[in-house]
Amino acid sequence: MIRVAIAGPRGNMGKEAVKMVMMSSNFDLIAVLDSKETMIPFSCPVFTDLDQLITECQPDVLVDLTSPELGMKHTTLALENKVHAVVGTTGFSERDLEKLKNLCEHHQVGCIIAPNFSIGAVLMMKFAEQAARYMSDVEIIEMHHDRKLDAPSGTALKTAEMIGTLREPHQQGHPDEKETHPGARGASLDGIRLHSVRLPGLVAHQQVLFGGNGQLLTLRHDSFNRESFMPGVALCIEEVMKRNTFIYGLEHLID
Ligand SMILES: NC(=O)C1=CN([C@@H]2O[C@H](COP(=O)(O)OP(=O)(O)OC[C@H]3O[C@@H](n4cnc5c(N)ncnc54)[C@H](OP(=O)(O)O)[C@@H]3O)[C@@H](O)[C@H]2O)C=CC1
Ligand SMILES: O=C(O)C1=N[C@H](C(=O)O)C[C@H](O)C1
Repeated sequence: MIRVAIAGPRGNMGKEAVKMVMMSSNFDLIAVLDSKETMIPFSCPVFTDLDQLITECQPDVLVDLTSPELGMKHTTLALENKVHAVVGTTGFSERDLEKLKNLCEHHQVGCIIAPNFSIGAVLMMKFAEQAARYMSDVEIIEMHHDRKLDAPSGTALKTAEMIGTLREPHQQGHPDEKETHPGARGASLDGIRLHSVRLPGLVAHQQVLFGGNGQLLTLRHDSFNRESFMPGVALCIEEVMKRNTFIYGLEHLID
């Protein structure tokens, strides 16, 4: 049994993760970390202090599903205490990722950062990476619920990074184009345009558009609920236990 602690148990993702871990015969939910001492609809110790949780409960793995600043704080503390970390929280900077990688190496402990836990989204990213070899003009439209804190999404950034490994950086659109309304052309990552839509009713959706002469290739993935992420969370908990390295992206765990 892997001893699992979850940070953010009342959140959209945290709720599903608690359910998944409690239902699993491989995992033992030993504690949760919350922002305040609230009533939770399941029997499990609730902590508001991660130091105390680690000392008293000694988890094997901390799963973080909170917010960018907290996720960084929790994951740093977990790794410093040699607790493996699975991080679904998005919004980390390149500097944050580098720092976590160094902590893994220094403390010889595993950490998996998964910008998207759903298999379909990971396949979309891998297909996009392949398509970029042949079609190098690409724009990403990500669409999420309006409670999301970070933009662009972790998935969109990871997709752009993966495409970037096979696409020469270049400016897209007209060389003289001007935004009469700032932001109209979205963010730019080496010329790849990223557009973030936030609307009530949405969960997590992304389109990757490749344009060529007389043609358009659209790769699209939709998560209609948070259950779609849970097989990925379970895989990461199992895999992180076998490692003492830093992994950024679920694509490194599937063939
Ligand atoms: N990798 C993936 O596949 C996915 C990643 N995500 C990411 O996961 C993160 C969480 O998303 P989501 O569940 O929608 O967000 P929510 O806002 O629904 O949940 C975040 C939870 O964290 C809690 N929290 C706040 N402070 C603390 C604290 N100090 N300790 C512990 N918990 C705390 C919040 O509590 P309170 O309400 O009291 O503030 C809230 O319940 C985001 O970064 C999101 O981008 C989301 C979906 C999939
Ligand atoms: O906040 C969300 O909801 C999601 N966040 C992740 C991201 O930023 O890509 C994963 C998924 O898109 C849902």
